[in-house]
Amino acid sequence: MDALAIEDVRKSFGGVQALQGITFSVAPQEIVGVIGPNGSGKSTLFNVLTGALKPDSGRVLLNGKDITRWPAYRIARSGLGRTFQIPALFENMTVLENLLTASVEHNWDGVHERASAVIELLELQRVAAEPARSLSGGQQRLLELGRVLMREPDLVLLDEVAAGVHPNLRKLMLDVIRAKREAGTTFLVIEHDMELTGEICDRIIVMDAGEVVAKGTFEEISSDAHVMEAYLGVSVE
Ligand SMILES: Nc1ncnc2c1ncn2[C@@H]1O[C@H](COP(=O)(O)OP(=O)(O)OP(=O)(O)O)[C@@H](O)[C@H]1O
Repeated sequence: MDALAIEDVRKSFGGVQALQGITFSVAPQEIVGVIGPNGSGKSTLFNVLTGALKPDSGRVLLNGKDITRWPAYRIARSGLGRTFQIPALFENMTVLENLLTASVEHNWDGVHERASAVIELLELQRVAAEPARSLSGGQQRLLELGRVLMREPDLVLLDEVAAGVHPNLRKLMLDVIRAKREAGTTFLVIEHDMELTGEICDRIIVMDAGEVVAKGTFEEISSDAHVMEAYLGVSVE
């Protein structure tokens, strides 16, 4: 059974057709990248998957369950987590408190042990008692990922999670994503950084103007001159 199946999902904003019939699926423990130019519909797709937006038509299945019209909190409780382009942290709370509060409405059993494990995994021990606002941009992104991991989701949506992150932290972040995948988590990743996409994604979905215009491995996508030039503005030799 697919971890995620998206079936002919459509969403318009007035005259703008942000999603024009998106169909693809993600297998358990896959890492799938979603790339495409600004305005191609990536964020709208994520918002439909999390329940922040209702699609006009089409279906979304999470582990085989139709979650299409469920409220966002119910979808989150069913095992879908996401990070945001701009980390959504409690800036005046400590790193530890940010992790603990992520478990509100989830599961308080063993919450301190889980927080300790996440702090260790993300190498945030030295700043655990510091307010989130004092962290570097990269550490804030790690903490945002940590808040998602506290809820032990089956499927994680990552929105440009490594943008502007220092290379050392970026490597740590990719290692954590790979380790979580090995442990059973599935990832859908919006990414502008093609290098990162190539490093961690098993498959890539290319979107343009609300449609899926190509699918394949990084090698297949990056050898498709039409995709690279027309949709990513990258000139292929
Ligand atoms: N709430 C909204 N109201 C009206 N139009 C919207 C709304 N949200 C998105 N759109 C439009 O839908 C289209 C898709 O936008 P979306 O933000 O999903 O693209 P994107 O691929 O995530 O872009 P970016 O890479 O810049 O984040 C765009 O034309 C955008 O202007």
